[in-house]
Amino acid sequence: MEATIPVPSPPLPDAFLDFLNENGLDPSIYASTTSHTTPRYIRVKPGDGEAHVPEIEAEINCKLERVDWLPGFFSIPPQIQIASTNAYREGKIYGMDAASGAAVLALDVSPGDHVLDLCAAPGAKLCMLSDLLGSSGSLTGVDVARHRLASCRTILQKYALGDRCRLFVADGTSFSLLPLRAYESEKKCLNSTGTLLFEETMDTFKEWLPKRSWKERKRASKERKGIVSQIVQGPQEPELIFYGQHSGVVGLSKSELFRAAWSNSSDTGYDKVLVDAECTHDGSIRHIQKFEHWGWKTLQRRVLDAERTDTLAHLQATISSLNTCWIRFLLQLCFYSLTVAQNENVVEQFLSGNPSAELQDIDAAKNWPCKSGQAVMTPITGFILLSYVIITIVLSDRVASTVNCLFHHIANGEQKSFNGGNSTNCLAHRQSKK
Ligand SMILES: C[S@@+](CC[C@H](N)C(=O)[O-])C[C@H]1O[C@@H](n2cnc3c(N)ncnc32)[C@H](O)[C@@H]1O
Repeated sequence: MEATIPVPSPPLPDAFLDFLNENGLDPSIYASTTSHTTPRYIRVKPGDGEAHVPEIEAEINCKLERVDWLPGFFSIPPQIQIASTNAYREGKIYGMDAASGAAVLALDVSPGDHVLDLCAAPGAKLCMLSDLLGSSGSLTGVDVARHRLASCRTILQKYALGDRCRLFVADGTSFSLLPLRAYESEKKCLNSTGTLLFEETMDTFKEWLPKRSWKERKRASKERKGIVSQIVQGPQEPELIFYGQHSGVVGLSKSELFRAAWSNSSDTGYDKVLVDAECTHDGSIRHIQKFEHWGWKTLQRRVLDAERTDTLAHLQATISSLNTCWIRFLLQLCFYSLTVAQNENVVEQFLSGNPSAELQDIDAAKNWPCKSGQAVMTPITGFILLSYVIITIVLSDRVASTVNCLFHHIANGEQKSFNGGNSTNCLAHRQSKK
């Protein structure tokens, strides 16, 4: 690895120092050399992906360091770019932060689960979820931004991970379509070769055929950059922009697809829900350091502005408390913020809306290099059991990111939800106040 060159600390403005102080954050994390020394991470495609490690190492001319606590993840020096490598082009590796991987792992997805990713684009976590699901269960990705979800579709195609996946352009605060569990009984309608036996009518969804290859889509998406983003606003019918052959959509009529909405029965709901809503990005050292060039006034508007912080915290809270009756597990993430408003407060708001809840540790995190945050433990009060922990992942002796998690499950083991927050890119930490 190359020797690291110390960089001067950026002169943080007073308003930002006050903001850090209010949130119990250590300003020195932004002034360190971390952006020059903190490794990048890649995930190797499961299956025979690890067999390609020597060839990937030869191509990027450096050793991949295995992340012991996170299966399939490797660290590489920060200056290594993977986008031009054959391994990346051929879909053998993904660029993905270890902290993002940790959060997905915390969701504890098992084959057969029906998983909802409510802020899915551009789709790194969706891909990992799909890998974990394998060839059973289903995955529904939702995002309010059509152009970003289109990129997500491109990635699913590139890595051939869309078979059990549906993508909807929709507002996650009002999305109400259930997973197509009914599809499981459809297996009865398959003959031994897997061909559908029931007759398809003109009105049913046929196999989704891409009009363009993922490479053409990628090119088109690059050309689209700069074009006004296409964000849906308010409750309107979700727009299905992709579905896989085994996502349950093929053979359904439109009305059948959209009938599968709102139910009070947890039997018909999602097993796991990921909410990775937008946040202020104050948890990213690299991001904050960029404001030195962009101008600290921009930081005021994009990070410190109370109205914006409130709006984002409200969005996070709204999405994660969305009709929990059909959610079994909920994982709410706040990837790039370490603020109390976007982490503890969101969780506490969720808790106050679910009074029969308690907080507990996350099993998957026991072996992670992490620190506890400001978790608040409440006693078990009844039917629903909740767990919540804020942890800070420390990578390579530097504090790397935080994950805060809230589990919520009905004590009879049938219904669970899980809420977590995470700051990726190895960037910052909230000092433990324990
Ligand atoms: C942090 S990014 C998600 C990253 C993604 N989970 C991944 O792993 O690549 C946040 C996403 O939330 C989406 N978003 C913002 N408001 C939303 C809403 N009301 N409903 C659904 N998605 C929303 C944004 O368009 C953006 O793509």
